[in-house]
Parts: sequence; structure tokens; C-alpha cells
Amino acid sequence: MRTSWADAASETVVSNNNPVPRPSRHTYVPPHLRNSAVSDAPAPSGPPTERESFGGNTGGSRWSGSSRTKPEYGRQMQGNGYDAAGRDGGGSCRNNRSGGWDRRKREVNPFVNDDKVDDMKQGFSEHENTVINFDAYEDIPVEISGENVPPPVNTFAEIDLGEMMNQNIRRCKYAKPTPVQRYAIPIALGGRDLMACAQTGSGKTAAFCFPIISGIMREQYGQRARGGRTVYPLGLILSPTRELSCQIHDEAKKFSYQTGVKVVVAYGGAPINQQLRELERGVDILVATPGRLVDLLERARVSLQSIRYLALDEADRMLDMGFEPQIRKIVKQMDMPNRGVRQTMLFSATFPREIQRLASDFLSNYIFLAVGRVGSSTDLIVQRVEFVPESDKRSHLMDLLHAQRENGEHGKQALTLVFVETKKGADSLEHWLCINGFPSTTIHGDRSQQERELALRSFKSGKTPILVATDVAARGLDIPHVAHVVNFDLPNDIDDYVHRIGRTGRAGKTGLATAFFDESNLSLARPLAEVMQEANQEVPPWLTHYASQAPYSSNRNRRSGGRFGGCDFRREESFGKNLDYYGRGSSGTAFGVPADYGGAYVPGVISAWD
Ligand SMILES: Nc1ncnc2c1ncn2[C@@H]1O[C@H](COP(=O)(O)OP(=O)(O)OP(=O)(O)O)[C@@H](O)[C@H]1O
Repeated sequence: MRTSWADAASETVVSNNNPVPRPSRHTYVPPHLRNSAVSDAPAPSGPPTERESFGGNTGGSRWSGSSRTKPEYGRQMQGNGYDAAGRDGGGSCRNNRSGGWDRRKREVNPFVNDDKVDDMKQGFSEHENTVINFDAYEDIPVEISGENVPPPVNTFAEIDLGEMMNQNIRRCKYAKPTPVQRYAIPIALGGRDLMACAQTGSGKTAAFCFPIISGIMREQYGQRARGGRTVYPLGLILSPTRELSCQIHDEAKKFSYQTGVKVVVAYGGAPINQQLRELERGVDILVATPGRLVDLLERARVSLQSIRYLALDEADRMLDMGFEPQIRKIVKQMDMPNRGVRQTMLFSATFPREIQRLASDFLSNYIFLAVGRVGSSTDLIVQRVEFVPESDKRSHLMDLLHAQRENGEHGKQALTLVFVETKKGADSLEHWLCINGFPSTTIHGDRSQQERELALRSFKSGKTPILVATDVAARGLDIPHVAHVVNFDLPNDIDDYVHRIGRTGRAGKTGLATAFFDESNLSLARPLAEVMQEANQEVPPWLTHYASQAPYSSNRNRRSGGRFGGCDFRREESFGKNLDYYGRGSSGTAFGVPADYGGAYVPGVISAWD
């Protein structure tokens, strides 16, 4: 039986004798104090100045002596205090926290209840992540623009995240970085703002979590503010749904296990008191949904004045009509440091042009990164579209499910995710499936959070192998073994289609997506045909016919160069300003920077714009 990686880690910690007696109470030790022996210095009384909050003058920072507010790429790689083997050099703020109760000793091992352990119980593959088909990612088109782009890496060792994080990466069974990680992590570690687009299931979560955790471990944030019951996180990760926030939290806890960096989640629909208690125990990185965060800010239980890292997952959704006012309030109207002072990272699989423009308001001198056919699906997902009139949809679904069962397609434990448009429709279809012998459950906005979480667990475990869902499950959810996504009702927006089908075919695995198309979906014909073509899928002649007749819809206009935001909108706008294809004008500059900014192409990488 395989020994857990985590077992080895806890042994390390236990053998790490701490010469300083433990205080009698469990006290939260913020990262900036973890490196020091018991300090006599009184806690700061007021909020810090901008420079103080970011370690500019503490003298103890790895970056001390520098007046910059962000680390520079290159210096960080050389002077990070880790030796070649990734062990701590002197002065680490991670393993030498003699100034208080070491929280790591009572940290719950997040790998114990890992899905992969459950997988083993259910007979799923034990070596899930080690057999990822990385060939699927070879020759993937990559497009980068911006000034002085840090070069990509090929291995995690090159990134040098330190021994604790390296151990966690091994525990996650990540053998090497995925393409988006290869590019995004060095950019983010270089302190740069980033707008990153990469296909669904390609590992974006780790791409923004690793640099945030590593940054908090490396830097000493001198005199982090304190006051009353308010907490002052250093990193903030926002996501549009409760389930996705929970998932990011779970992942981030694995990545940060035993590093001393504390990750807390706050989301609506769950008791706030419990979340407040958790926050009071200390927080370095807060993962939250916007609504609950605004609530916490208004209660003055969270302050954003120490935020050094801001990440928006599913950033296009977060800046779309529904969320944009809340995000604007959080980022611009509360006490969060300005762009350029904090580091901001936006990630999604789709990034429509107008959302890019909106997003640029939150970013400073950012790098735009597009990995893969952005906004398109991967070739790993076989896409089928069938013309099914509304009245035939149920019987057609039943036929599919029977065939799937009889053929043993995708294996016994294969999960099927069925998307419908309305909450009522979800309940009704689930009921119908259940009485017809297909154990199902449902997830939508009218269910209590407890019911939603229960449904998700039941689906993941295979107890109810069919999940009927509204768009609440369309984005970000990483559920192993979803073999088939059925768009029982197609969405109105092609980006939503891309995210929905992305619940299968993740991390290099294959999947199947079936869409039921009828006459109410005519406006989707053209973008759907385009998405299928881009992913080398067979487009049925009837769809091509509808597509050729369809007027250019707003769906089409959302797309950027036919690749859903696969192009930096700054370049597109530059075309109108007499700049050439690469964004350089006659003066040899792009966005007012020297012609040799090096951002247009990365050697050896095929550009999506070739
Ligand atoms: N380097 C890696 N090696 C192996 N597996 C990885 C690696 N990075 C991430 N994964 C796994 O790939 C899966 C997908 O990752 P993740 O959920 O971050 O994708 P995503 O790009 O955010 O997808 P979406 O666009 O749907 O939100 C997860 O199960 C994750 O554990």
C-alpha cells in the first residue's frame, strides 16, 4: 500500500525541535513574524504606510535594500534564499517560526481526504495525475504580449518554489507544469500583472496559487496591520460560485500545506459565524465569493489594506454584468492598495474583447498570455451536436444513457453532467431520470448550500452518477471522471458552452460532449460551428447550413479575432493606430515601449496568429 507523502512531511515537522517554549494559547502568527524570535516590539497601533505593508523597509525582507514594491524577475530566481535543492537558506520565514505556536503542527492533512484516495476506494486509477497525457499539450499555440516577458520554464525545479511547496507538488502528483503553468508562474513570480487565457482543465488554479503562496512565504510583510477583530489578508482570490471557491480553497490548502501560509474560504449560503471564527484564527490568503466578501468588508471583519496579491478566477464572468459592480466596489472603493502596488492576476478560459478592456482598468503594465486555442475547447473533447426538438429531448437523453450503460462506454463509474437552462427544469428532469432508473441529483441556485454540497459529493462519489445542473456548475468545477457532458438546453452564450463542456476532457484526459440543438438555438449556430471547427470536430451539414444563414450576432462580436479573446485587445486597438501586426508602430514601439520588449513571440513557440 502506498504511503502518503503527507506522512513523511509530518515526521519532518515533528523532528524540527523548536527551542522556544510554546505559548500556552494558540496564537496566530502572521507570516512577517514567523521568521523572528519572540519579539519585544509592540504590535503596530495604526495602519501601516503603503511601503511598510509591502516589506519595503523592514530590513528583514529577502528583498530588503530595494525600494521597489514588487520583486523583479531574475533577482527573485537568484536571490530567493533557497539552495539548489530547494532547501531553505538562512533567514527563511517558513521553517523557523520560533516566535509562537507553530500552526503547522495542528494543520489537518489536506491530502488525507483527497479525491484520489476516494478514487482508489472506488476502483478509479491510483495514479491519476501521473498518467496525464502531456502529449496533448505539445505544440500548443501560445501568444504573449507585454513588456519584458519572463521566459517560460519546463520543470517545477526551475521555478524553485522551495522544498515545502515542492513536496506538496509531488503529493499532488504533478510531474511537470502544464503549458499555462510553464508561462504564467514565472510571469507571476516576476511580480508582473497578468491576464491569462487558457483552455478549461489546463491547470490555471495552480498557475495563480503557486506564485501567491510562494510570494507570501518569501517576502516579509513588515508591520502588517492589526486591529480589533479585523483581519488583514495578504492575498485575495475571488471566484464567481461558492463551489468553485471551496474547490480553490481545497487546492490552495494542499499547495500550502506545512508552509505556514494560512488559506481561508468565505462564501454565501453558509453560516457566517463559522467563517468569522476561522478568519479570527488567522488568514494569509482569503478565497471568497464577491457577495460574502462585501458583507465581511461592511462588517469591518476583513480589511483589504494589506492585499499584495489579487487573483480573479473566471475573470470574464467576474467582470461581466452580474458581478462587475461588486468587483469594482471591492477593488476600487474599499481600502485595497492601488493597481501597481498590489499584483493582479486574471485567469479564464474565455476573455471577450470588451471584458478585456474593462479588466485592463484593474491591471498595471500587464502581460497578456493566451495558451491553446483560447475560448475553444481542447481536441480532447469529442463534440457532438444533434438536432433534437424540445418534445423529444427526454427520450433522446434516455436513449443516450441506455446506450452508455449497455456499451459500458467510459467505464462503470463514468459520470454524466446534464446542463439545463432553468432551476425548475433541473428539478423536473432529475425527478424524471430517477423514476426511470437513473439515479440523479441536481445543483442550482434554488437549493440550499447544504443541499448543493451534498449533491456535489454524491455525484463525485458516483452514488448518483448523473448531475442535472444549471450554469452554477458550468465554470471551474474540477470533477474527476466526468465522461459525458450533455447540453440538454444549450446556453445563449457560446462562452458558456465552452465552459460547460470543459467539465470533461480535463488535465489531458478525453471526454464527450453532446448538445441538443433546436430552432430556439439558431443564434448559436455560427459560433457553435466555429468552436467545433477550431477544435477539429465534425460539424454536421445542417449546422453549417444554419450557421451560413445566421446573422452576425452579439455572440460573434464578443469574440476576438475568432478566438474568443485569444488576442490581446491592446494589439487589436493598435492596428487602428498604424501599428504593425506585432503591435509595433513606425517608431518601433508597442504600447509605448521599446521595440525589443520581447513580448510578441517566445522563441520555439507557435503563435496562435501564425
Ligand atoms: N502540473 C500538473 N500536472 C498534473 N495535473 C495537474 C497539473 N496542474 C493541474 N493539474 C490537475 O488538472 C486538473 C485541472 O486543473 P484546474 O482545475 O486548475 O483547471 P482550470 O484550467 O482552472 O480549468 P477551468 O477553466 O475549468 O477552471 C486538476 O485536477 C488539477 O489537479
